[in-house]
Amino acid sequence: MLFKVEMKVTIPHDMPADVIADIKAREKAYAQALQARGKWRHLWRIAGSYANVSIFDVADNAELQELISGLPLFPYMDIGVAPLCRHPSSIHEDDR
Ligand SMILES: O=C(O)CC1=CCC(=O)O1
Repeated sequence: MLFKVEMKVTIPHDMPADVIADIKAREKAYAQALQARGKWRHLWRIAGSYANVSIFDVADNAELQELISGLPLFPYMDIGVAPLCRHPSSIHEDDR
């Protein structure tokens, strides 16, 4: 199942720089591992903001919840999720 996920990050102003750097490093490693597994198909920066739009490919809602809630930045994110299905005009046969 494909989901569009939008993540907007707001880090508290009083968080120490070394803590922020550690969270961001763990976030990057986590995101890249999920991309390598094919779970996180697309990851795009939304230009001009500390936010991304992503496409996840997961078995079900429960797996999406598990993966998203494991993000190190999860406590500092506003997240929006939309389920996707194949568009009848799409030429991409693997979009399902
Ligand atoms: O920078 C972001 O948009 C938050 C984020 C998600 C995966 C990652 O590496 O950073």
